Amino acid sequence: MSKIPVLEIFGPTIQGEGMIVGRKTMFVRTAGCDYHCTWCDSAFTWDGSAKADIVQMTSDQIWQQLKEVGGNQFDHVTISGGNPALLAALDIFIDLLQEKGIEVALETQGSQYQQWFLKINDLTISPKPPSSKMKTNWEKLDYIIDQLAINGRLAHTSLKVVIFDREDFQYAEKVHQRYPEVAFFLQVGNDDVEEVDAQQLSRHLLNKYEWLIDQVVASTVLNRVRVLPQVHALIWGNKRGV
Ligand SMILES: C[S@@+](CC[C@H](N)C(=O)[O-])C[C@H]1O[C@@H](n2cnc3c(N)ncnc32)[C@H](O)[C@@H]1O
Ligand SMILES: Nc1nc2[nH]cc(C(=O)O)c2c(=O)[nH]1
Ligand code: SF4
Ligand SMILES: [Mg+2]
Repeated sequence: MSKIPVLEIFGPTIQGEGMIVGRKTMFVRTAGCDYHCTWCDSAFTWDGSAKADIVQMTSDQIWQQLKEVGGNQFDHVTISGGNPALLAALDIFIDLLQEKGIEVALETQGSQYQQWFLKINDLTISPKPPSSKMKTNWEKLDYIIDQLAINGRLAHTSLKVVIFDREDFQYAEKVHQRYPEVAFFLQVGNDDVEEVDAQQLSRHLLNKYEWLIDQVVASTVLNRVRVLPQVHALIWGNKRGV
């Protein structure tokens, strides 16, 4: 049976971002990413620094560990990474979770499609703005949104763009104009992923949140949108596993 490279299993905590912000959830973080965003807050999933911590696990083993860590205190699991959309093997893991009555969320950047996207309860696609130094493959993204639309999954889908500057903001406007039918979220970019003082970071990020709200308020393109900080970063700063 094909295995899944896992770096972290943690929770329960709250989903700190996007379409289901505040939802109590467990996290499974997979290793490996086809991108390398300049500001990635989870760079350890792809930069080699946590290579020794990667565990190749079967779906059953991941489920066992979720139960060990989370007990009966959860009914929702978020799969993030790295880019979990690189892993065809997640298909059976998602089935297993849903058979157990668990709802499943997925975080991915929209660079890769998987048929099993159609089963995800809360699918977040987060295309990367210019500040990341990554280049959006628009044809790929069109294809993904198209598949989700054709299969009636848009109610379970959102787009989330992280914003660091005005250029990113203009990119966000372009994304929303291209896919107006998809729920759209703007997220405050954390430009200080090394800060160890959570209160210091929180104050800094709240100032950036205010700036982002001001930009959205002034926009004529971004009207049916939501603007959010990373709630977990406001509370716990750059701490891992929360
Ligand atoms: C670590 S990524 C993993 C999933 C997938 N690779 C992706 O980027 O969507 C999870 C989310 O965190 C966001 N993110 C990463 N670094 C960030 C930062 N420094 N500030 C704000 N959001 C960040 C990403 O844009 C993405 O929406
Ligand atoms: N609490 C919490 N919420 C999150 N939402 C997305 C996360 C991620 O790293 O994908 C994340 C995370 O790492 N922690
Ligand atoms: S796509 Fe996601 S995990 Fe990959 S480098 Fe960018 S933010 Fe990090
Ligand atoms: Mg994170």
